[in-house]
Amino acid sequence: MIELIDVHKSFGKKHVLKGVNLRVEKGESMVIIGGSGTGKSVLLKCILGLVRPEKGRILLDGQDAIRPSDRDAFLARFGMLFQGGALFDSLPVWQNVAFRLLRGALKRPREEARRIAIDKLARVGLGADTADLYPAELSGGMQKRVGLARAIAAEPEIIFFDEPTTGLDPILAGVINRLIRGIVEEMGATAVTITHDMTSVRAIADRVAMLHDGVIQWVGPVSQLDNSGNPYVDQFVHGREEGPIEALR
Ligand SMILES: Nc1ncnc2c1ncn2[C@@H]1O[C@H](COP(=O)(O)OP(=O)(O)OP(=O)(O)O)[C@@H](O)[C@H]1O
Repeated sequence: MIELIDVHKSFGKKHVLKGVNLRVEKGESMVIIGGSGTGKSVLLKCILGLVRPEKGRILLDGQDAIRPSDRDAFLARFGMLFQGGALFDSLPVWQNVAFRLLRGALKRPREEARRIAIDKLARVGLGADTADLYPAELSGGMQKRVGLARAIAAEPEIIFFDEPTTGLDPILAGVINRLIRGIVEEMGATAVTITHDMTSVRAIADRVAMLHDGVIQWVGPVSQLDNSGNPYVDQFVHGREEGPIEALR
């Protein structure tokens, strides 16, 4: 279980997170929505310890996540699909997938790491023949699949998906959404996804949290998204210009 209690983060004069409270239960898929620049990525970075909040507490299974006693062991519990894939151009596909299995706390023998990589590539619909290609030789959709295979390679307990469908056509976005949902269910992993894509929200989420003006304005099951009774959620879900969220014109 991930718990954020009154989390504050500023950059200079800009107060981005102004007291975030959020609980993500073990095994659930939480999707965080909110406009551009509202601090969704900052929130994920706070949980991972890449950004340190000035105030508040973040607990992972009751343990302090802001200052974990063993940072390597702490990070080994997470998998992450970065926005844009973020693959290493100089490494073949299998070494990208097995990146964390080739070094650090999760290191495995090279042959085993390669075998796991090929196995995970198959799970995301890529054949063993892609293992020795380089990222530049793959289409955007294939790169996204490789990123997904990398996120699950070490069978993490918690997976973060940062805008998983950005830049993909709607059909491919649907494929990636279904893969994410299927994999998360199969692994029993806790998932936290950031997205603007409402189709993605409906495909991936058990629950949805809306971040706006530095706080979580609403949390609820995805089935209540269209009848949330919350003006922020309502405006966002329907993409209206009028409402409490100021649109930049
Ligand atoms: N390291 C940093 N230094 C200074 N400002 C930062 C830093 N990281 C984030 N910010 C600022 O914090 C705000 C929130 O950024 P963040 O990337 O979390 O937004 P977001 O909700 O993920 O947006 P998007 O959906 O567009 O990716 C932005 O105004 C950004 O400029």
